[in-house]
Amino acid sequence: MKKYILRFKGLFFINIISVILASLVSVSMAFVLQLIIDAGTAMDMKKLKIAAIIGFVFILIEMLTDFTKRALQAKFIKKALTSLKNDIFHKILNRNIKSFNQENSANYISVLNNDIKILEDDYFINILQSIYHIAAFIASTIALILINPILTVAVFIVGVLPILTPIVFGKKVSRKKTIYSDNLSKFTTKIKDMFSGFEVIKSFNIEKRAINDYEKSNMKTEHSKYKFNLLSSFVYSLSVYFGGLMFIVALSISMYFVIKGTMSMGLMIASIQLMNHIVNPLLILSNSLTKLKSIKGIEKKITNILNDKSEADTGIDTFEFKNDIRFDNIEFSYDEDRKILNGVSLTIEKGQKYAIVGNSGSGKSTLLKLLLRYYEDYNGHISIDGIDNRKIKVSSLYNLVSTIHQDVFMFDDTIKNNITLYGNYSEDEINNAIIHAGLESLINSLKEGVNNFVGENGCNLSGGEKQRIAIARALIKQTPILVLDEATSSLDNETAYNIENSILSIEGLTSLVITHKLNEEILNKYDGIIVLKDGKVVEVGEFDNLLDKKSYFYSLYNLCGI
Ligand SMILES: Nc1ncnc2c1ncn2[C@@H]1O[C@H](COP(=O)(O)OP(=O)(O)OP(=O)(O)O)[C@@H](O)[C@H]1O
Repeated sequence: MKKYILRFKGLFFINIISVILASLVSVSMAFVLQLIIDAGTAMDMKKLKIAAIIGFVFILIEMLTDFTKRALQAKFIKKALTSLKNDIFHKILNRNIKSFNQENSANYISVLNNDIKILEDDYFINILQSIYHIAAFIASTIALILINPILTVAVFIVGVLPILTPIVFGKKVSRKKTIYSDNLSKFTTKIKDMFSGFEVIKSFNIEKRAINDYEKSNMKTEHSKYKFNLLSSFVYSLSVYFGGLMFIVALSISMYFVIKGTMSMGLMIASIQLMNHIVNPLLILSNSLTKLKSIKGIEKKITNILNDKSEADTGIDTFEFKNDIRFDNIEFSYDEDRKILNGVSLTIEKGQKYAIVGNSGSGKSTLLKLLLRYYEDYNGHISIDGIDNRKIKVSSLYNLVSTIHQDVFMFDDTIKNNITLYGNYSEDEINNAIIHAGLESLINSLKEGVNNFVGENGCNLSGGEKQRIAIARALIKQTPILVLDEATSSLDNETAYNIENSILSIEGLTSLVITHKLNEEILNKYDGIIVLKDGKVVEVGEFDNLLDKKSYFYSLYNLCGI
């Protein structure tokens, strides 16, 4: 986290100056009190007037320095947190799909909301406040030494105790805070899941179960917070006790000097005030130290995200697809127990259209995911024009390959922005994509046309309409390779037929289309049909040839054919 202080070191330095200034002004008030009380006890009206004016000016200065301190602190916090949150978000977004999916997305949300708030309070603000109290402590100590060294020594002998408290309890408090942060993260995950699955909860009448789950998680989170607060409170109370002890000792000693006649009443009040500036900082600093120790777990969590180096997008940059894609003896497992792809070898020629068919779970989507580098830990090679796809920059790869999934994500924006994804495309390009994706009649029927809002994750659209927007989104990129993973599954046969037909007619486009709809007319138009069975390519060929073979495809077609 120090990095974010150093990144704005100029502003941080000004903050330190203003904090120290505010602190010194606050400490100096002790002497203003001394002036007023001494003028009062001496029954000196003239001195009292002067002291009162000085007091008035001091209060004004105190207000101004305090405001400056707060304003500068707010500015520093704004800059440091914006920068930190941006860095975290960039790192998360730079993750590859596999590593992103290893973490529940709600955990990222929790880091960006909950943990950042804890860091703001317990790290950034805490550090500035600590500097304020350290300055007050030092200035008051020097002043108290000058007033009465014996009193100062006594204050310090008892003063060691509140400092020792956080050292003794620091680790325990940190552990409790990490548990709380983890539970908060799980709680956020739970809420996100429930709201995302709202329709499922409703339609399956599982509200009771959902409420039960929520309440359990809520209880666990609040309980861990309670335990953390309980321990923190105990540590704080212990510090307060030691602070009080210090105060009584110092008050008794200074009163002793007043009785002895070596200290004026005003000086005694000033000493008490200075003691406040020694006792309070010690209490607060001990608490601050506890807080600083307690954020170690959260700091580690955030540092892990920030230090994630595996995601740097390096490799071959500009790339033009000229010849073919080759899958060479691909073996892959998601986990060690089960091989999903088992020796897949294929050649995809540029400009040709391929349908990928096979039983459910045979590895069709997985094969395409490997081409798209969702996963890189496979055996064998996938090469594009002879270059291993793992050596190509991911961003360059996605400039080469567009993909359309069965589950489409829609941004809560207009149809147009969901198609262009905020890229700059001409009206013609947008219209072309709309026509090829079969969206024309939908858009014509909407009052706002392409500027119609789709709602949260496309809730204003049907599944098929969302799929067509996703198809337009992929087509507009005009990449040389197009990959469709059951992209027309939500469409009626006629629309699906028209869209597939339209894609098949795009000249020069290399397409790989996973399909369950075994329609003779469409399948006949593919240059090749790749048949997968249990992680192996069992047949490759044109529709008629495969039927003639009367082998696996033949039985699949007779089972699922339309
Ligand atoms: N992220 C994952 N982690 C673990 N196993 C997975 C994961 N994704 C898929 N699988 C498993 O891998 C196997 C192949 O899945 P894949 O999605 O590639 O099949 P598919 O042929 O596309 O199936 P379908 O036609 O039903 O979509 C399945 O048994 C599936 O359960």
